Amino acid sequence: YFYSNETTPSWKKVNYNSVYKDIAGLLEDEDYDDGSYGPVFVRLAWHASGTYDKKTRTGGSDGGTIRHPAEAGHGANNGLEHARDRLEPLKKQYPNISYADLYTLAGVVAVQELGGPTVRWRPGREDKTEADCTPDGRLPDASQGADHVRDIFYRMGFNDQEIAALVGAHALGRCHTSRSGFEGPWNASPTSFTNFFYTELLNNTWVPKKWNGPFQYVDKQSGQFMMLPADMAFKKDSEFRKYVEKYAADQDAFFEDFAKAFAKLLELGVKFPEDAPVYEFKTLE
Ligand code: HEM
Ligand SMILES: Nc1cccc2nccn12
Repeated sequence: YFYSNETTPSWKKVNYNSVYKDIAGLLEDEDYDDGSYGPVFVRLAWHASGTYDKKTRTGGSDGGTIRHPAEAGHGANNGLEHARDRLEPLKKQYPNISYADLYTLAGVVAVQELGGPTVRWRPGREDKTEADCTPDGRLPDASQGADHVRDIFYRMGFNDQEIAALVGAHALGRCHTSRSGFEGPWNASPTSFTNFFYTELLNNTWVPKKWNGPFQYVDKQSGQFMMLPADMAFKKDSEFRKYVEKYAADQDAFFEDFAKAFAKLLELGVKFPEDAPVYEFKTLE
Protein backbone atom coordinates (compact mmCIF):
# COMPACT_ATOMS: atom_id res chain seq x y z
CA TYR A 1 0.00 0.00 0.00
CA PHE A 2 3.06 2.26 0.29
CA TYR A 3 2.99 2.64 -3.49
CA SER A 4 -0.73 2.95 -3.99
CA ASN A 5 -1.35 6.02 -6.13
CA GLU A 6 -4.78 6.43 -4.52
CA THR A 7 -5.11 9.85 -2.91
CA THR A 8 -6.76 9.88 0.50
CA PRO A 9 -10.49 10.66 0.04
CA SER A 10 -11.57 14.02 1.53
CA TRP A 11 -13.89 12.51 4.13
CA LYS A 12 -10.88 10.71 5.66
CA LYS A 13 -9.07 13.99 6.30
CA VAL A 14 -11.64 15.31 8.78
CA ASN A 15 -11.55 15.01 12.59
CA TYR A 16 -15.27 14.43 13.25
CA ASN A 17 -14.91 14.61 17.03
CA SER A 18 -13.56 18.11 16.54
CA VAL A 19 -16.41 19.00 14.16
CA TYR A 20 -18.94 17.66 16.70
CA LYS A 21 -17.46 19.92 19.40
CA ASP A 22 -17.54 22.97 17.13
CA ILE A 23 -21.16 22.35 16.07
CA ALA A 24 -22.07 22.01 19.77
CA GLY A 25 -20.42 25.41 20.29
CA LEU A 26 -22.86 26.95 17.77
CA LEU A 27 -26.02 25.74 19.52
CA GLU A 28 -26.63 28.36 22.19
CA ASP A 29 -27.64 31.89 21.24
CA GLU A 30 -30.01 33.82 23.51
CA ASP A 31 -30.87 36.11 20.60
CA TYR A 32 -32.22 33.26 18.43
CA ASP A 33 -35.71 31.81 18.98
CA ASP A 34 -35.86 30.02 22.35
CA GLY A 35 -32.10 30.27 22.82
CA SER A 36 -30.83 27.40 20.69
CA TYR A 37 -30.15 26.56 17.04
CA GLY A 38 -30.66 22.90 17.96
CA PRO A 39 -34.25 22.61 16.74
CA VAL A 40 -33.58 24.21 13.35
CA PHE A 41 -30.44 22.03 12.95
CA VAL A 42 -32.63 18.94 13.47
CA ARG A 43 -35.13 20.27 10.90
CA LEU A 44 -32.30 20.92 8.39
CA ALA A 45 -30.92 17.37 8.77
CA TRP A 46 -34.43 15.92 8.42
CA HIS A 47 -35.36 18.02 5.33
CA ALA A 48 -32.01 17.24 3.71
CA SER A 49 -32.79 13.52 4.10
CA GLY A 50 -36.60 13.30 3.79
CA THR A 51 -36.60 13.79 0.03
CA TYR A 52 -35.63 10.13 -0.50
CA ASP A 53 -37.72 7.98 -2.84
CA LYS A 54 -36.97 4.26 -2.38
CA LYS A 55 -38.43 3.33 -5.82
CA THR A 56 -36.32 5.69 -7.93
CA ARG A 57 -33.51 5.75 -5.36
CA THR A 58 -33.34 9.56 -5.72
CA GLY A 59 -33.09 12.25 -3.02
CA GLY A 60 -31.83 11.74 0.51
CA SER A 61 -29.01 13.47 2.37
CA ASP A 62 -26.28 12.43 -0.10
CA GLY A 63 -25.27 15.36 -2.29
CA GLY A 64 -26.11 18.10 0.22
CA THR A 65 -28.43 19.41 -2.48
CA ILE A 66 -30.60 21.28 0.05
CA ARG A 67 -27.89 24.01 -0.04
CA HIS A 68 -28.78 24.82 -3.69
CA PRO A 69 -31.49 27.48 -4.28
CA ALA A 70 -33.44 24.99 -6.43
CA GLU A 71 -34.16 22.94 -3.31
CA ALA A 72 -33.62 25.51 -0.53
CA GLY A 73 -36.35 27.52 -2.24
CA HIS A 74 -39.07 24.89 -1.75
CA GLY A 75 -41.77 26.22 0.60
CA ALA A 76 -41.20 23.45 3.12
CA ASN A 77 -37.58 24.61 3.49
CA ASN A 78 -38.46 28.19 4.44
CA GLY A 79 -36.29 29.33 7.33
CA LEU A 80 -33.63 26.64 7.00
CA GLU A 81 -31.19 29.31 5.81
CA HIS A 82 -30.86 30.17 9.52
CA ALA A 83 -29.34 26.72 10.07
CA ARG A 84 -27.20 26.70 6.90
CA ASP A 85 -25.81 30.20 7.57
CA ARG A 86 -25.00 29.28 11.19
CA LEU A 87 -23.04 26.24 9.97
CA GLU A 88 -21.27 27.91 7.01
CA PRO A 89 -18.14 29.01 8.99
CA LEU A 90 -17.49 25.32 9.80
CA LYS A 91 -17.34 24.50 6.09
CA LYS A 92 -14.48 27.05 5.84
CA GLN A 93 -12.83 25.67 8.98
CA TYR A 94 -13.14 22.06 7.76
CA PRO A 95 -12.83 22.35 3.95
CA ASN A 96 -12.68 18.55 3.57
CA ILE A 97 -16.12 17.94 5.09
CA SER A 98 -19.02 17.67 2.65
CA TYR A 99 -22.11 19.84 3.21
CA ALA A 100 -24.05 16.58 3.18
CA ASP A 101 -22.04 15.23 6.13
CA LEU A 102 -21.99 18.61 7.93
CA TYR A 103 -25.78 19.07 7.78
CA THR A 104 -26.60 15.55 8.96
CA LEU A 105 -23.95 15.67 11.70
CA ALA A 106 -25.47 18.95 12.95
CA GLY A 107 -28.78 17.12 13.45
CA VAL A 108 -27.03 14.43 15.51
CA VAL A 109 -25.20 17.00 17.66
CA ALA A 110 -28.46 18.88 18.29
CA VAL A 111 -30.39 15.78 19.40
CA GLN A 112 -27.61 14.62 21.73
CA GLU A 113 -26.72 18.02 23.21
CA LEU A 114 -30.40 18.85 23.86
CA GLY A 115 -30.67 15.79 26.08
CA GLY A 116 -31.72 13.16 23.54
CA PRO A 117 -30.30 9.70 22.78
CA THR A 118 -26.98 8.91 21.11
CA VAL A 119 -27.53 8.74 17.35
CA ARG A 120 -25.10 6.64 15.27
CA TRP A 121 -23.60 8.55 12.34
CA ARG A 122 -21.25 7.73 9.43
CA PRO A 123 -19.22 10.14 7.24
CA GLY A 124 -18.72 9.66 3.50
CA ARG A 125 -21.59 11.57 1.80
CA GLU A 126 -20.38 13.50 -1.25
CA ASP A 127 -21.65 16.91 -2.39
CA LYS A 128 -23.46 17.07 -5.74
CA THR A 129 -24.52 19.85 -8.07
CA GLU A 130 -27.86 21.62 -8.51
CA ALA A 131 -28.64 19.07 -11.23
CA ASP A 132 -29.22 16.49 -8.50
CA CYS A 133 -31.76 18.57 -6.57
CA THR A 134 -35.08 16.80 -6.02
CA PRO A 135 -38.41 18.20 -7.25
CA ASP A 136 -40.72 19.95 -4.75
CA GLY A 137 -43.43 17.95 -3.00
CA ARG A 138 -41.32 15.18 -1.41
CA LEU A 139 -41.70 16.53 2.15
CA PRO A 140 -44.95 16.28 4.13
CA ASP A 141 -47.71 18.91 4.06
CA ALA A 142 -48.64 19.88 7.64
CA SER A 143 -52.24 20.61 6.67
CA GLN A 144 -52.94 17.00 5.74
CA GLY A 145 -53.72 13.85 7.77
CA ALA A 146 -52.58 10.25 8.33
CA ASP A 147 -53.00 9.01 4.73
CA HIS A 148 -50.72 11.74 3.39
CA VAL A 149 -48.17 11.25 6.17
CA ARG A 150 -48.05 7.51 5.32
CA ASP A 151 -47.68 8.21 1.56
CA ILE A 152 -44.68 10.44 2.25
CA PHE A 153 -42.89 8.21 4.78
CA TYR A 154 -43.70 4.84 3.13
CA ARG A 155 -42.09 6.30 0.00
CA MET A 156 -38.90 6.82 2.05
CA GLY A 157 -39.10 3.23 3.34
CA PHE A 158 -40.43 3.75 6.88
CA ASN A 159 -43.19 1.82 8.70
CA ASP A 160 -45.83 3.15 11.12
CA GLN A 161 -43.67 2.59 14.21
CA GLU A 162 -40.73 4.49 12.73
CA ILE A 163 -42.95 7.36 11.55
CA ALA A 164 -44.51 7.68 15.01
CA ALA A 165 -41.04 7.71 16.61
CA LEU A 166 -39.70 10.36 14.21
CA VAL A 167 -42.50 12.86 14.78
CA GLY A 168 -41.49 13.02 18.47
CA ALA A 169 -38.88 15.56 17.36
CA HIS A 170 -41.79 18.02 17.48
CA ALA A 171 -41.05 18.33 21.18
CA LEU A 172 -38.34 20.70 19.92
CA GLY A 173 -38.53 24.24 18.67
CA ARG A 174 -41.56 26.02 17.30
CA CYS A 175 -43.54 27.00 14.26
CA HIS A 176 -42.94 30.40 12.66
CA THR A 177 -45.62 32.33 10.77
CA SER A 178 -42.82 33.78 8.61
CA ARG A 179 -41.67 30.25 7.62
CA SER A 180 -44.48 27.66 7.49
CA GLY A 181 -47.28 30.09 8.38
CA PHE A 182 -48.14 28.11 11.53
CA GLU A 183 -47.68 29.70 14.93
CA GLY A 184 -46.14 28.63 18.23
CA PRO A 185 -45.90 26.87 20.59
CA TRP A 186 -44.50 28.61 23.57
CA ASN A 187 -44.21 25.20 25.22
CA ALA A 188 -42.31 24.63 28.42
CA SER A 189 -39.11 23.16 27.01
CA PRO A 190 -38.61 23.71 23.25
CA THR A 191 -34.83 23.27 23.63
CA SER A 192 -34.95 19.94 25.48
CA PHE A 193 -35.31 16.61 23.70
CA THR A 194 -38.10 14.81 25.59
CA ASN A 195 -41.21 12.68 24.95
CA PHE A 196 -43.40 15.73 25.63
CA PHE A 197 -44.85 15.73 22.09
CA TYR A 198 -46.63 12.47 22.97
CA THR A 199 -47.69 13.40 26.52
CA GLU A 200 -49.03 16.80 25.41
CA LEU A 201 -50.81 15.27 22.39
CA LEU A 202 -52.59 12.71 24.56
CA ASN A 203 -53.20 14.71 27.73
CA ASN A 204 -54.37 18.06 26.40
CA THR A 205 -57.74 18.98 24.90
CA TRP A 206 -57.02 20.39 21.46
CA VAL A 207 -59.31 22.97 19.87
CA PRO A 208 -59.06 24.86 16.55
CA LYS A 209 -57.04 28.07 16.93
CA LYS A 210 -59.20 31.13 16.35
CA TRP A 211 -57.16 33.29 13.95
CA ASN A 212 -56.84 34.04 10.25
CA GLY A 213 -53.70 31.92 9.78
CA PRO A 214 -53.69 28.29 8.52
CA PHE A 215 -55.89 25.82 10.40
CA GLN A 216 -54.08 24.50 13.47
CA TYR A 217 -54.86 23.46 17.06
CA VAL A 218 -54.23 25.08 20.41
CA ASP A 219 -54.59 23.49 23.84
CA LYS A 220 -57.90 24.50 25.44
CA GLN A 221 -56.55 24.80 28.97
CA SER A 222 -53.54 27.16 28.69
CA GLY A 223 -53.58 28.27 25.04
CA GLN A 224 -49.80 27.89 25.29
CA PHE A 225 -49.31 24.82 23.10
CA MET A 226 -50.04 24.05 19.46
CA MET A 227 -50.45 21.04 17.22
CA LEU A 228 -50.46 20.85 13.42
CA PRO A 229 -53.28 19.02 11.63
CA ALA A 230 -50.63 16.40 10.70
CA ASP A 231 -49.66 16.09 14.38
CA MET A 232 -53.28 15.39 15.31
CA ALA A 233 -53.29 12.45 12.90
CA PHE A 234 -51.03 10.62 15.36
CA LYS A 235 -53.82 10.80 17.95
CA LYS A 236 -56.76 10.08 15.64
CA ASP A 237 -55.26 7.14 13.70
CA SER A 238 -55.48 3.96 15.81
CA GLU A 239 -52.27 2.41 14.43
CA PHE A 240 -50.17 5.55 15.06
CA ARG A 241 -51.92 6.10 18.42
CA LYS A 242 -50.61 2.73 19.67
CA TYR A 243 -47.05 4.08 19.49
CA VAL A 244 -47.98 7.55 20.79
CA GLU A 245 -49.32 5.87 23.94
CA LYS A 246 -46.22 3.70 24.24
CA TYR A 247 -43.82 6.65 23.90
CA ALA A 248 -45.89 8.88 26.21
CA ALA A 249 -45.59 6.20 28.91
CA ASP A 250 -41.95 5.26 28.33
CA GLN A 251 -39.35 7.92 27.40
CA ASP A 252 -36.58 5.31 27.20
CA ALA A 253 -38.55 3.36 24.58
CA PHE A 254 -39.05 6.60 22.65
CA PHE A 255 -35.34 7.46 22.85
CA GLU A 256 -34.32 3.99 21.65
CA ASP A 257 -36.75 3.98 18.70
CA PHE A 258 -36.04 7.60 17.76
CA ALA A 259 -32.27 7.03 17.70
CA LYS A 260 -32.71 4.11 15.29
CA ALA A 261 -35.21 5.84 13.00
CA PHE A 262 -33.31 9.16 12.90
CA ALA A 263 -30.02 7.38 12.09
CA LYS A 264 -31.83 5.52 9.28
CA LEU A 265 -33.37 8.78 8.00
CA LEU A 266 -29.99 10.50 7.80
CA GLU A 267 -28.57 7.60 5.77
CA LEU A 268 -31.41 7.07 3.26
CA GLY A 269 -29.99 6.47 -0.21
CA VAL A 270 -26.36 6.99 0.75
CA LYS A 271 -23.74 4.56 -0.59
CA PHE A 272 -21.08 4.79 2.11
CA PRO A 273 -17.41 3.80 1.55
CA GLU A 274 -16.99 0.27 3.07
CA ASP A 275 -14.31 1.62 5.42
CA ALA A 276 -16.47 4.50 6.72
CA PRO A 277 -16.50 4.15 10.55
CA VAL A 278 -19.75 4.30 12.56
CA TYR A 279 -19.44 7.07 15.18
CA GLU A 280 -21.25 7.09 18.52
CA PHE A 281 -20.21 10.53 19.77
CA LYS A 282 -19.89 11.26 23.48
CA THR A 283 -22.44 13.90 24.49
CA LEU A 284 -20.63 16.95 25.93
CA GLU A 285 -23.44 18.43 28.09
C1 HEM B 1 -44.93 14.07 10.17
C2 HEM B 1 -44.68 14.94 9.22
C3 HEM B 1 -44.15 16.31 9.55
C4 HEM B 1 -44.75 17.51 9.24
C5 HEM B 1 -46.04 17.73 8.49
C6 HEM B 1 -43.89 18.55 9.79
C7 HEM B 1 -44.15 19.91 9.70
C8 HEM B 1 -43.48 20.90 10.40
C9 HEM B 1 -43.80 22.31 10.37
C10 HEM B 1 -44.91 22.96 9.54
C11 HEM B 1 -42.93 22.95 11.20
C12 HEM B 1 -42.84 24.45 11.49
C13 HEM B 1 -41.72 25.04 10.63
C14 HEM B 1 -41.53 26.51 10.96
O1 HEM B 1 -42.51 27.28 10.76
O2 HEM B 1 -40.42 26.89 11.41
C15 HEM B 1 -42.07 21.94 11.77
C16 HEM B 1 -41.05 22.21 12.67
C17 HEM B 1 -40.14 21.26 13.12
N1 HEM B 1 -40.06 19.95 12.67
FE1 HEM B 1 -41.48 18.95 11.63
N2 HEM B 1 -42.79 17.99 10.41
C18 HEM B 1 -42.91 16.63 10.27
C19 HEM B 1 -41.98 15.69 10.71
C20 HEM B 1 -40.79 16.00 11.35
C21 HEM B 1 -39.68 15.07 11.56
C22 HEM B 1 -39.68 13.61 11.09
C23 HEM B 1 -38.71 15.74 12.24
C24 HEM B 1 -37.36 15.27 12.72
C25 HEM B 1 -37.05 14.01 12.98
C26 HEM B 1 -39.20 17.10 12.45
C27 HEM B 1 -38.51 18.07 13.14
C28 HEM B 1 -38.98 19.39 13.31
C29 HEM B 1 -38.36 20.35 14.21
C30 HEM B 1 -37.14 20.10 15.12
C31 HEM B 1 -39.09 21.53 14.09
C32 HEM B 1 -38.84 22.86 14.82
C33 HEM B 1 -37.95 23.71 13.94
C34 HEM B 1 -37.63 25.07 14.53
O3 HEM B 1 -37.87 25.27 15.75
O4 HEM B 1 -37.09 25.93 13.79
N3 HEM B 1 -40.46 17.23 11.89
N4 HEM B 1 -42.41 20.70 11.27
N1 LIG C 1 -42.59 22.52 18.46
C1 LIG C 1 -43.28 22.07 17.38
C2 LIG C 1 -42.74 22.19 16.10
C3 LIG C 1 -43.44 21.67 15.01
C4 LIG C 1 -44.63 21.04 15.17
C5 LIG C 1 -45.15 20.94 16.46
N2 LIG C 1 -46.28 20.37 16.89
C6 LIG C 1 -46.33 20.52 18.23
C7 LIG C 1 -45.23 21.18 18.67
N3 LIG C 1 -44.48 21.45 17.54
